[in-house]
Amino acid sequence: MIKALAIVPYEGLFEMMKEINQEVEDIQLQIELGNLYEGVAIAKDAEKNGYHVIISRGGTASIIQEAVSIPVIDIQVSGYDVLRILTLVKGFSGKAAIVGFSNITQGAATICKLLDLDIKTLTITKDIEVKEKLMSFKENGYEVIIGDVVTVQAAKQLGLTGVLITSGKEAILDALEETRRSYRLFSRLQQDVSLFQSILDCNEQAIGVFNREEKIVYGNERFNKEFHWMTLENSIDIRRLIQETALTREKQTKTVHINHSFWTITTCPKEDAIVLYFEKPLPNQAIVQGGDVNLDAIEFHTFASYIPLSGKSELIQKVLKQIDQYSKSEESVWISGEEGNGKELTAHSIYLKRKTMNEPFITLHCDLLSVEQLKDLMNEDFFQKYVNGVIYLKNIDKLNSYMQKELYHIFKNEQDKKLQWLASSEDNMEEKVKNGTFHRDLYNALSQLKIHIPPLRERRKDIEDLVHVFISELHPKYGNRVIGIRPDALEEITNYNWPGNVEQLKQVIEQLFLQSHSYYIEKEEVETVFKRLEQQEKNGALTDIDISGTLEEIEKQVITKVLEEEGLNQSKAAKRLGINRSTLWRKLK
Ligand SMILES: Nc1ncnc2c1ncn2[C@@H]1O[C@H](COP(=O)(O)OP(=O)(O)OP(=O)(O)O)[C@@H](O)[C@H]1O
Repeated sequence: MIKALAIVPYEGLFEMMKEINQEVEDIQLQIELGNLYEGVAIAKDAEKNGYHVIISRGGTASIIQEAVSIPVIDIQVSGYDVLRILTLVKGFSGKAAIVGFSNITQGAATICKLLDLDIKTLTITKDIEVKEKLMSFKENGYEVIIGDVVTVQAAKQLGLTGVLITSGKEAILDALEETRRSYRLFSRLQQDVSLFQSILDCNEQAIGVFNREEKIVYGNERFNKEFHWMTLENSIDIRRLIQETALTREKQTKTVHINHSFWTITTCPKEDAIVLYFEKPLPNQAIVQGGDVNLDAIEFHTFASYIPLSGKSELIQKVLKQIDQYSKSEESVWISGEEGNGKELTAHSIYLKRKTMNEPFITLHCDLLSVEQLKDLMNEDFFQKYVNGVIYLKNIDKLNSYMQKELYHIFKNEQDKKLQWLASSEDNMEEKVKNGTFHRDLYNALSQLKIHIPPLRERRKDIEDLVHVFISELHPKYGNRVIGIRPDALEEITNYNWPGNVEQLKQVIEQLFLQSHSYYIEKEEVETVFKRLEQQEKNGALTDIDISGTLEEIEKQVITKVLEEEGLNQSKAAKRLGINRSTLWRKLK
């Protein structure tokens, strides 16, 4: 049975509807008297109380339509209604005018012409125009004003005769017919919506939709359960992800630590919104990060982004031996060395030898980790949860003394458990411990075993292997046009100082790969890149940017400069610019 509420603006209509209601069987019709905003309040209540349809008239129907999401049927002014009123007004002696919205005046003007009636018609577009228009009619000697409720009320206030265009039985029957049609359509749509709603609610993923104004416009059951507290103000990572998706119009996937657990989030750009799918990674599962730079302090790793350590120098062979040897034990290993020389790769190699891929390798970026994040991890028993895994404390020397102390407590409490610890730092740890800037017990605890990786300039024999490994790694990414390097070009590369170590070598090879014009990287190409690097070292800062070009060109210049400043290290440049590495690369193309 259709449950409908009629909100009618005048008594006569109320009575007529009551009368018609007695003949209607398929609609459970409730009738209320209410004009304009009183009508809106009644309609809102009705929606809450499960009414399917609202029936109203004129201006009241229009504003109700804005306020509710169930169908609102307008009792249209019919030709019969206008004819009825004009016939009546013919008997009046004073000058008459019809004032109203076009739904009334258009038909009325035609009828006046057909019947040769001397009645003026005036169309208004807003309620507030009524009073002013009526005043000018009054000044021009008009005495009778025909219109809807608002017009008639205003006319009466000005001392004019107001004649209301009332609705006849035909208009009401039409409205009831329209009610049946809308109900059928609406309930079919509602069935579809509730089917989709229940499918979304059954989904294990939490699904949230954000609009252009970054407000949540939809959340499925899981989303509302887990993230009812979420706004983009309190979730910086999510905001960044949404903004990046909106900017690139491309899907993004990222693992983020929210509210005490990890979630893998996939974003999907839609016309006016961004859909977010939140998934809990399975316990102990390695998570694919897509190889992009991760701006978060806590990161799960994937084997896919790692390659074996290459190099034939005795120094790197010693490192490889240590990795083999240390992998047989479960003790913590402290890996030291300059930036970009393979500390993380070494840590990962140990993990791969000690563990299976089902146990997590978790990196805590100590230079990014905040005191709050560390506290959060402790509160949620993070370290107990991942006892089967390996925790890699990257750049541990960057922790402040408070956090060093906290970490030592965690380490002590975890000692009997299975959790394994690896740490990396620059070379000067003994000195830091001696002068008191690093926690001695923490250092001793984590450096049961030690690996030192010498800088690349001390093991130049490795460079040839590394260059070829990097070229081959670039084939799947950019195609296989470049197949090697000329001996004189390799010599140039081998003699370079490499302050940014292997990471810098890798970035330079990528640049050369992309810039190369032949199958082999030529000496001149290497020289050009080195000249640029030297220039930057001398300048030490950004040179002027030419702002005469388009925004895209300026953006490209800025990215190139930052990239140069970071020794062509794309990860660092992307991190500084707050974008991910693939976006950076796309923007440079
Ligand atoms: N011996 C090696 N063989 C192959 N690739 C290497 C080797 N050493 C380093 N790399 C590569 O160089 C890059 C930098 O290495 P890694 O991130 O392990 O250095 P890191 O010392 O941890 O750097 P940072 O301290 O700056 O974070 C990585 O892409 C890594 O794969």
